[in-house]
Amino acid sequence: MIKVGVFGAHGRMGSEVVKAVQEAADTELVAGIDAAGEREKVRGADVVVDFTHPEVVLDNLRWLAANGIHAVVGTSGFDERRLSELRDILARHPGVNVLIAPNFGIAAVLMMNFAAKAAPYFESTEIIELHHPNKADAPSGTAYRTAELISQARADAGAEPMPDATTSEIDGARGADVAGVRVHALRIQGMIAHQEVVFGTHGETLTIRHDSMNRESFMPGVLLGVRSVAGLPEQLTVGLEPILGL
Ligand SMILES: NC(=O)C1=CN([C@@H]2O[C@H](COP(=O)(O)OP(=O)(O)OC[C@H]3O[C@@H](n4cnc5c(N)ncnc54)[C@H](OP(=O)(O)O)[C@@H]3O)[C@@H](O)[C@H]2O)C=CC1
Ligand SMILES: O=C(O)C1=N[C@H](C(=O)O)C[C@H](O)C1
Repeated sequence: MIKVGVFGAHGRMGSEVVKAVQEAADTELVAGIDAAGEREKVRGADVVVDFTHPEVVLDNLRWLAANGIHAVVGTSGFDERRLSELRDILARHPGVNVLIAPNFGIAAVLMMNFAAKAAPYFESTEIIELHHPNKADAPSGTAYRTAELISQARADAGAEPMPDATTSEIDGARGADVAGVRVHALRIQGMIAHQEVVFGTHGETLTIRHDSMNRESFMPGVLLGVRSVAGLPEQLTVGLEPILGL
């Protein structure tokens, strides 16, 4: 049995993780907590799953590393500065692994992978992400990661800058620039998590769309992470791709 703790246990995602861990045959819930002051309750866990808040997750990971507990992280907000800080933390605690997945949906991982594959074949690419209005961060971690993957794929292929004649703009009208890719964030009541990656070249466009219909859909990916994290070859892994063989 894998002993699992959950940080953010009463949140939208954490409550699904608690259920999934309790229902799976090979995992056992040690404790679920919702405040930093309660961390002692997960001592004894092999793995902690973190779905909390971008502002607290690094502090959580610092505590887990110091206590020799592997982490599976869904919390968003991991830009290069935070990843570098995390690498420094892990360097001081060999033997502790962290898996950060910007999106645990298997179809979402495929959407990002397909987008990176398509990117070199199109002059223009922009991302539209659509989420529920309770989301704290914008753009989403998924959109941020997709933009990075597209940017890398375009650079590897020696792509020219995207065409854009805009010289006059109301702030934000062209979205945020993430690694050279424009990202537009919508917050819509009734939605959960959705993304479109729109590609265009002369006479043709391609749109790749992913929709999360409920939060249960993230759980196969979370459990895969819980089962895999201790055996990962690197201390820090970003994305489910290597585990899925992508
Ligand atoms: N990677 C993925 O596939 C997915 C990632 N996410 C990401 O997960 C994160 C959480 O999303 P969501 O569940 O919607 O958010 P919620 O706000 O519903 O849940 C966050 C929970 O974390 C708790 N919390 C806050 N601080 C701490 C702390 N220091 N230690 C432990 N728990 C704490 C909160 O408690 P309280 O309310 O009392 O403050 C709350 O219960 C976001 O960053 C989101 O983007 C979401 C969906 C999928
Ligand atoms: O906050 C959410 O809901 C989600 N957050 C993640 C993100 O920022 O990409 C994953 C998914 O989009 C749902």
